[in-house]
Amino acid sequence: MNLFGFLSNNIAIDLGTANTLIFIPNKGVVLDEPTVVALRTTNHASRSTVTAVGADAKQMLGRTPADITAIRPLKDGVISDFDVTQQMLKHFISKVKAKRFMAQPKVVVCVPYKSTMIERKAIRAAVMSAGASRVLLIEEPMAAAIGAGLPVHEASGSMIVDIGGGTTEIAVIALSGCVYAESIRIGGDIFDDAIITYVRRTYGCVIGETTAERIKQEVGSALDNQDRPLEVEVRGRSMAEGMPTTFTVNSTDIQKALREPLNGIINSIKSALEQTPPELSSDIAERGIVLTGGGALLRDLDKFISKETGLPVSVAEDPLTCVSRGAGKALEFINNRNLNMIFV
Ligand SMILES: Nc1ncnc2c1ncn2[C@@H]1O[C@H](COP(=O)(O)OP(=O)(O)OP(=O)(O)O)[C@@H](O)[C@H]1O
Repeated sequence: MNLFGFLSNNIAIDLGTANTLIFIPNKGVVLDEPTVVALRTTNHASRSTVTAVGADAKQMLGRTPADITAIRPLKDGVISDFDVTQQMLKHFISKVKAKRFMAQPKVVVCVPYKSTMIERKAIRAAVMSAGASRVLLIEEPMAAAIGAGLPVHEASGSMIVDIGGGTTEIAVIALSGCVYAESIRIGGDIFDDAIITYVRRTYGCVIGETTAERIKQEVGSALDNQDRPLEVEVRGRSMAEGMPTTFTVNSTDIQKALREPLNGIINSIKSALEQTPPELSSDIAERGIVLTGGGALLRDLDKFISKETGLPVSVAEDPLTCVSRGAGKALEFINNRNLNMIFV
């Protein structure tokens, strides 16, 4: 234990589509906020100013008056609005620094496996301008695997499936590198969209993103549990009358709604297994697949993937913080020439 941990000048950031987490060695996750920013448009031309960030801004999604817009500046794991992301990061980093004695920190940031050089440059620039002294990037599946406690530096193969808000990253890791990795644009957001569409078609009601996410978390399931279906009461707008209405949604319907995006994830896992070198395949068959990311919390997802692949599947401990904890652990490797090849 580093006695001077409270003076640590290194931080790790998991800049996710849905949530941004900051991890400090010996402190753990010190910030966990939705990746949402609320902007107020001023009368002067098209200038807008940030009015709320994180949890305060998320509460405003779908509820803002005309002059305020709550936006999510990352789409599919990559920055879609650079200026807003930069302001959000500045806000989060200063919030963390204000509570501690910290100068300009060294920062490890997670990037999606498939992000382009331009996108990586944009993330690096956003973090530098937010007050970092040095920025190192680590690919999300690698951070997830480290966070899940997998032996990433060993010769044996491990398979990680990180299901986030915007993307699912599937990777086979061995000897500090990704032997195979794929990132698909299916994640929790697509699950929510599928629920919105299903509820509109089946119940004739319009619901918003926040309600869809609540339905997914409360009664969503990857397997149909007809013996003990779950129900949740939600509010929406009836399409026939155009009036607010309250209705009950059940888990059997939500499982049907999620079938298509879940099949997309299964197909990508199967394709990863097909393309994995045989020696590593046998390691994976023995050790199984490890799930991380908030999507891993979907009820029975591990059982569903196990049923479809015939392999053992487990959910990592605290899957929502796995990537940030892994990136935090990676801070220990910065000055180790044998281990710092995990940075990209
Ligand atoms: N209990 C739950 N059941 C199902 N989904 C959940 C649950 N809890 C959280 N989620 C979903 O997890 C997603 C967020 O996960 P996470 O924070 O790992 O994503 P992210 O890192 O922000 O995204 P990305 O990796 O794509 O950039 C959201 O879509 C959220 O709705």
